[in-house]
Amino acid sequence: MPDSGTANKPNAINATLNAEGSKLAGMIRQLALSFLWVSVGFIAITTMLLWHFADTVDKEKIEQSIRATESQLRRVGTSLAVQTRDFAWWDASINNLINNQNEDWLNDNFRSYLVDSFGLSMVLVLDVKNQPFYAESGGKKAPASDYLGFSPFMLQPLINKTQASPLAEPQAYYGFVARDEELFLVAACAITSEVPEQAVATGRPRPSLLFIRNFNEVRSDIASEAGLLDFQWSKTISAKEGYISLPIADEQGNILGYLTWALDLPGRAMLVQSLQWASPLLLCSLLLAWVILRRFRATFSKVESITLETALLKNSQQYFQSMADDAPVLIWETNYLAEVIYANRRFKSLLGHESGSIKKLSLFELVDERDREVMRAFFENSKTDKNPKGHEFRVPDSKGQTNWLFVICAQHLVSSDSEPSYIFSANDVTERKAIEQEAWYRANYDELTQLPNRSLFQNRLSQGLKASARNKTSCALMFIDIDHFKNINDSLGHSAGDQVLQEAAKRIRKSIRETDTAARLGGDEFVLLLLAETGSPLFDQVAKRVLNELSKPFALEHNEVYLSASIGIAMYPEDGDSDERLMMNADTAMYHAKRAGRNQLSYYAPVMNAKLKATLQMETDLRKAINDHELFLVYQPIFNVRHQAMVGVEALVRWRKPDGSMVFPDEFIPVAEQTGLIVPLGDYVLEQACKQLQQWHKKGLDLSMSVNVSPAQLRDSNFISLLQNCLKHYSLNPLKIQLELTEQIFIENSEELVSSLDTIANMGVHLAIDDFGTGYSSLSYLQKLSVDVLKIDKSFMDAVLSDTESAMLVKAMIAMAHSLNLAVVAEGVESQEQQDFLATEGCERGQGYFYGRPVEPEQLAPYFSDYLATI
Ligand SMILES: Nc1nc2c(ncn2[C@@H]2O[C@H](COP(=O)(O)O[C@H]3[C@@H](O)[C@H](n4cnc5c(=O)[nH]c(N)nc54)O[C@@H]3COP(=O)(O)O)[C@@H](O)[C@H]2O)c(=O)[nH]1
Repeated sequence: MPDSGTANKPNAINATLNAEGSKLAGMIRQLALSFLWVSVGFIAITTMLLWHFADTVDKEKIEQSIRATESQLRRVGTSLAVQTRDFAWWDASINNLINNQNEDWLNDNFRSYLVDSFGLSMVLVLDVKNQPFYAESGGKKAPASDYLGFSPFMLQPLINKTQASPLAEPQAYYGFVARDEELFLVAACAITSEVPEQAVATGRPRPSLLFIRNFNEVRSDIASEAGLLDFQWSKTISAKEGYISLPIADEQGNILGYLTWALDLPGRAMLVQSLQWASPLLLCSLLLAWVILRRFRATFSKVESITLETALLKNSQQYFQSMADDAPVLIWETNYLAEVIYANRRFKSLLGHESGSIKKLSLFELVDERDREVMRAFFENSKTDKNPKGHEFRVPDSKGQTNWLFVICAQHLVSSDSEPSYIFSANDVTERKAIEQEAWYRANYDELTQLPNRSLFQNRLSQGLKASARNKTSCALMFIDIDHFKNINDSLGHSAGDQVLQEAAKRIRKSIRETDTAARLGGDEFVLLLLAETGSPLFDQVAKRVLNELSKPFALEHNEVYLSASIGIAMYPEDGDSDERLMMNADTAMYHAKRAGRNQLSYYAPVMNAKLKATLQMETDLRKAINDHELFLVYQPIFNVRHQAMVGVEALVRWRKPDGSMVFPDEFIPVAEQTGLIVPLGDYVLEQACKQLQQWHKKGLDLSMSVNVSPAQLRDSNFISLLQNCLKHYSLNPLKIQLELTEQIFIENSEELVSSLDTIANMGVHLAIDDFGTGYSSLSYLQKLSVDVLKIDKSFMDAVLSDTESAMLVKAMIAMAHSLNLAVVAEGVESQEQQDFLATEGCERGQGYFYGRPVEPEQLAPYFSDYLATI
């Protein structure tokens, strides 16, 4: 039922309901009255029919009885008339009565004879003038003068009728006459001769013979023959119930009185009987109608109240249904089997079930496959937990779009003996979830590469370590650092660097299994977490696969770049049983791989930590050394092979610590390159070398100066201007400066690099490829770039005399350089034989201990005296 707040709303509905209720009440009342009227009508009609039937039957019986009585009257009358005629149309009667009253004959044939034989009460004979002539009463002769007490006027009609009958054949007539209180049957016949001639001869009028019978004499006979009861003569109509009164009139039509008799009337009896039966029936019907009416009224009241309740319930249902439909939440109900039995409009519209039926839809099929088990647990928990907590589920719509719903569930128990149902309500939290997921994604994924970031990786690492500890398996943490990635950024710009990182991320991701984790920690640092059985070759295979993938060319928008990576691997549990320790050790191993020459993988070993520590220390010390001018240059002579004369020097940096100890370039140059310190260091070397060359030039020593230039320096945008400044500041001929570049720099093969080298070459500065033959194998860059000199690496010279192949290679390099118009400098020349070999092969210059070690400027004095002597 709606509460007071909601009850106000459906006033119009209530009015409709009342009208509906009144209408229904009217219908029921009409029905009850109709029933009552039909019952009464039925009973009335039945009664009327019965009445009519009874009346008809009774009338028939009365008529039949009257007809029988009249028939008997006619019979008796006719019989009396026949008897009268017999005696009147008898010549003996004429002779013995009329002509001569023969007493004997009269005693024999009239008087007692007539009484005994015919039951006559009286005989009256009238002469032709209708005057009494002879009379008998009770079988004895009686005085005739007073017509035996009868009125002659009453008798006259009968006499007239018989006198009118034919003379040859007289007719007797009978009728009724009354005397005092008694009724008499009188038959009259004209006394006629049996001989027609005589009869005619006598002519008219004739005497009349009247036979008279007291009706009382024939009453019982008639009653018996006609079956009449209590058959009586009365002057008046019988007022008795059930008595018939038959009027008896004389010949003139005067009512003399009435014959009455009792008559059983079957119709009336039947009607009475029926009414006797019908009355209680009628009463019962009326009572029944009354009871039914009362019942109807009671039922109506109930129906009215049920109708009202039903209507209110329906109204309430509609109200709550519309409320549920309009609710801004999803509402649905399932039975205890988790089948959906109701869903509101929001549910249907959000999940796209408007057209299809939601009936029998399983709660578990409703949710995303990934959430089904959770939903099962949630549903089971809702059955027992009185205050179950809400939960978020992924619920796809009919188009497969995932919605996030925050679902709460409550048990709904209609009655104690019925199965409970379960009411669910849910808020659509898809947007919030999307924001959360977006935020979570941003917090846990790297925007550039879409790989997990450090935060998520650390989380996965913790879980991975726990899983490995639990399953007693191993896991490997791999640090991947792209070699010289900074160069890409510096030379090709950050956009190119981003492209490289994105492509590298794809390749790394491609190299591992779905279950492994690849993450980007920042910059060009990637990290992998692999889980496997202890001793599995997987770790090694994956690391090599990554190296291989990253060594393939990277096709950028305008360039093709070749890269390599260094990988450090730390294993759980051998190399650390905590996240931090493993991360640290993998990092250490990666640095080790870097220092070991890059493009390689390195498994962590405890000793690496010491080396790393030393490296870090060196970095700190080197930084300080640059600032404190602990670096200085030594110069190694470069000789013309054919003339055995010094033509130039190569500037080589040295580091003398404050304690006097020396640190050699092999140790600190890699550290300087890794840390970027090579740029200030190289700039210092260039500037110092130029300064020294100016001094020598001033002394008349027309030497050329070779300076090692690191790729990082070339990528540095200040390098060109620094070079120009040096040339200008120290008034140097650019042709006397030679910059030595390693092959490594050509791997990048970028437009910017080519452009820088062209600029340097256009300035007149010579470019030399240092350590030729040890690095990048493609020779196409020799043609592309403005290179002037090729320096054959010392490793070839070491075996040039002992190894035919090395000799062949050196010869080939010299020939190839010449074919490209490049001058050749052979490094590491330590003997006369090597010098001779080079001279034979046409190598222009040589450098090595055979000619002279790298020394400080003042130690070059002997060379200068030789040099000055030769020019
Ligand atoms: N970017 C810079 N790199 C520099 C600079 N100074 C030096 N270096 C590089 O350091 C590496 C080691 O140099 P260093 O210890 O000076 O060794 C040089 C020579 O001493 C050595 N050499 C020359 N002749 C011989 C020989 O006959 N035998 C022998 N065992 N060693 C010899 O070779 C090095 C010169 O090499 P290169 O530069 O390739 O000509 C070295 O790679 C230097 O390049 C610097 O200022 N900047």
